[in-house]
Amino acid sequence: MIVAIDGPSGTGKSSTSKAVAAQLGLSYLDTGAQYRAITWWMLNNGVDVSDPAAIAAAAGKPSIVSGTDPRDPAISADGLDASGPIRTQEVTAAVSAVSAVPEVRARITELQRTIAAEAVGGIVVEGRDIGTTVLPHADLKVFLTASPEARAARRSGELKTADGKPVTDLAGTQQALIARDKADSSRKTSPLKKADDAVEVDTTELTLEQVIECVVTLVEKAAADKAAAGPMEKAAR
Ligand SMILES: Nc1ncnc2c1ncn2[C@@H]1O[C@H](COP(=O)(O)OP(=O)(O)O)[C@@H](O)[C@H]1O
Ligand SMILES: Nc1ccn([C@@H]2O[C@H](COP(=O)(O)OP(=O)(O)O)[C@@H](O)[C@H]2O)c(=O)n1
Repeated sequence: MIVAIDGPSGTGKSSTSKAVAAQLGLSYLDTGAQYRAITWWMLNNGVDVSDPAAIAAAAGKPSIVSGTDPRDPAISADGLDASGPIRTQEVTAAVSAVSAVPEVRARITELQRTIAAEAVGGIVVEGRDIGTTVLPHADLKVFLTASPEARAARRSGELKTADGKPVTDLAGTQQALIARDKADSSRKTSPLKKADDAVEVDTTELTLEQVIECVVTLVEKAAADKAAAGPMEKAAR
């Protein structure tokens, strides 16, 4: 069972995917964390992230390793734990430029396909282009959306300033989020886009628990459809 969950920032992809995977005993892959980890490595290794040629030249250098346990989704770059630093504003501000470079996408996409192929018990993979490009034959594709206001409110609830205080600049958070969505949706290679066969779920008025329940139901239905199709496919051969 391969489940692709895509959508813009703050729609609930990570929280929903982790919970659904944990509940159904599936593996989990956060592809945004991989793009964030390669961005973090570039910032730490003197790569000019405003120069696509410099990004392309460095794309193959770091070793990016992702854990697939939904209860402990580890991520490292060249053996260094990246799970904390990839969430900083510095990485968030640079990640769209790095992820738009085709050499970076080719490298990370290959990693993602390998991880999905190795997840024998099934996997939930979340990102921006999973249903359209990375795993176009996924058994279920979900595209999460929510209003910009709801997404900014959710995100700002998580953000902390350097001295540990909560970020109260809701308008600024919303502006940064819209700018990142625009960059992710307008890039040439594999932009953020709903796959034609994805189920769209607007989470604006839903609690996280309701979204999880909705996606679990969709996965169970896709699994039942797949099991029912299996014997028929065999009989037709
Ligand atoms: N339906 C929801 N209602 C309220 N808060 C939510 C909902 N879905 C997610 N959140 C919260 O919003 C924040 C962003 O969610 P996250 O799963 O990281 O989104 P994404 O991966 O799409 O960026 C988290 O703090 C999460 O707990
Ligand atoms: N499949 C993916 C996943 C993320 N990304 C990039 O990585 C960034 C960070 O993704 P994320 O999922 O961690 O972002 P949030 O939704 O958590 O804010 C996105 O803004 C995209 O630029 C991508 O290009 N393709």
